[in-house]
Amino acid sequence: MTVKLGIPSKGRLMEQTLAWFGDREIGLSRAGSDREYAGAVSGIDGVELILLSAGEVPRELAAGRLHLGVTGTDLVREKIPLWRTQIETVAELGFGHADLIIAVPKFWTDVETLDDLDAVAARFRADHGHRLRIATKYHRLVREHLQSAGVADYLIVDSQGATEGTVKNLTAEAIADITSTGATLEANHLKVLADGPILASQATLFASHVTPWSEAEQKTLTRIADMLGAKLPEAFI
Ligand SMILES: Nc1ncnc2c1ncn2[C@@H]1O[C@H](COP(=O)(O)OP(=O)(O)OP(=O)(O)O)[C@@H](O)[C@H]1O
Ligand SMILES: O=P(O)(O)OC[C@H]1O[C@H](OP(=O)(O)OP(=O)(O)O)[C@H](O)[C@@H]1O
Repeated sequence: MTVKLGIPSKGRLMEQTLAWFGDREIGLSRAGSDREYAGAVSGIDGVELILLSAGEVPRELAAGRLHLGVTGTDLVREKIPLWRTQIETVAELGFGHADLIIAVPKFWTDVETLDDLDAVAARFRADHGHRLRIATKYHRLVREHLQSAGVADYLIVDSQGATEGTVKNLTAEAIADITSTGATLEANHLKVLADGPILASQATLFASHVTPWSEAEQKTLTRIADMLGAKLPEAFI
């Protein structure tokens, strides 16, 4: 049986993943055209490459349909509740760095921290007849973070893209999203709360231990870890 390795099928994350494995003598490439999501592997036997959405990698690992997968830590933490029971970190890849943050309009001069947001949220409901809305696709991580900070008077509004635009479009008062350069926040006149990020994410190689690996697959994994200079997670030793 082959080891199924899933990597993002487009964008910077895919390009950097291909380059990262290439630098470690594992050649990953698309098998055909840009639109074909099958991959080719050289430099190691027994590995099958699958190109898929970064957002789907966590689910496929948790279902045991992928043995290995590259995606952002943010997506694994958001999509797999008890991720450590199903998935192990093999290597952090050192790119795709981004922080999950909460941001509010710059003109909210009385809001710099979560405590300030909490105070405004309580007043907001009385003043506007509805709860303060936070647009995000990171529902679980944001809820957990706000709960631990004691912020309760808010509503999550789902936003799967262009999240920073929701404030201007009046569908939310605040947002929670990934930022790296800060340019998108700046362009949308938003400022990050000062308490620090909810999560610091980067591209990571994960291994699934949901279904047992065959002996041949284990051997391939050991070889991969050697080539990548990665330490095998406990569950695989
Ligand atoms: N501006 C950014 N800088 C660095 N990393 C980012 C940035 N935006 C998103 N990422 C990271 O890239 C990964 C993929 O993000 P996202 O799900 O938005 O990708 P996508 O290309 O929209 O994927 P999909 O194929 O699911 O639509 C996430 O782990 C995220 O943290
Ligand atoms: O801090 P910055 O460097 O400006 O990057 C942040 C932006 O990058 C991501 O969006 P992406 O370009 O993936 O598009 P999306 O809005 O569809 O998620 C993220 O959702 C932010 O909008």
